[in-house]
Amino acid sequence: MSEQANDITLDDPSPASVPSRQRPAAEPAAGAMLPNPDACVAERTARLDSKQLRADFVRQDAFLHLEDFLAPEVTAQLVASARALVPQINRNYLPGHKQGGSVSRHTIDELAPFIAELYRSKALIGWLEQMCGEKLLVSPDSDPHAYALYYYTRQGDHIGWHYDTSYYDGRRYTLLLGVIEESSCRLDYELHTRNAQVPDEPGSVQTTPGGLVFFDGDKLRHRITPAGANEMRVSLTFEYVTDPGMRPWLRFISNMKDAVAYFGFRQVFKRLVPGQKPRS
Ligand SMILES: O=C(O)CCC(=O)C(=O)O
Ligand SMILES: [Fe+2]
Repeated sequence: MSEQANDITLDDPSPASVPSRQRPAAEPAAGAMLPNPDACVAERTARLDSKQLRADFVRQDAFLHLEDFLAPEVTAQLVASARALVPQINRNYLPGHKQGGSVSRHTIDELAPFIAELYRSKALIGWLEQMCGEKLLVSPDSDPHAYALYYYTRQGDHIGWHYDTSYYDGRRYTLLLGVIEESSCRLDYELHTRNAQVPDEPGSVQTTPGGLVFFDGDKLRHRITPAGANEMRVSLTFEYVTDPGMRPWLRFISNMKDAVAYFGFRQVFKRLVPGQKPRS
């Protein structure tokens, strides 16, 4: 399914200069320099007061928001990729709960490997481990949600109140990185909802380009408020787990949710059939 991109400027993914292998559509022409995501993250995190941020994360019951995290050159590459991937958007509409678009990790792997590289950055994972205080693993290859782009491009695009429930045997942490923010959308959240000893604490943030939100998916109740007319918001989600095991029936539920609410059946299920390589 493709997005009508009337009001969105698209980068020209012209493959003219590629002789043998198709150049990823969402990355610069051969010869142009891509930033090194791992080095950029290492440089940024070295400047942060990580001890204080770890204390904030704990006080907020496994939640942290930073308005400014990524190096500007990394954010710029994410913005270019997000715009170039607009034709790949899968749109979903779940009455009363969700309306918007998504691009899965499988499409990102083919067309924007820079994002996959950022997801696996040792500097990034190491810093997130410092924040949450436990060992983090990347999500399995079959998980279309391991890294994904969310698009809010039409009036009313939103996602209602929910948790990022872990279907894994361990915990599931969500990292949201702001990419494009030309909207009135807000990430509203409530802290401590699963802790009867502490009163709920509401909050609301705008996910500005290069900013981050990091949380334990089962602890943070959150939503994205509806986009207005002619607005655009794109965020990048990274999912890390503490134990990648998953019981088969939970895998089925997780796949159904991803197919219906996010990426479509082609992206989610064709990947699971050996020998089948879906179109992105
Ligand atoms: O768009 C976002 O930044 C987050 C969306 C979200 O919470 C979700 O898809 O689970
Ligand atoms: Fe969520």
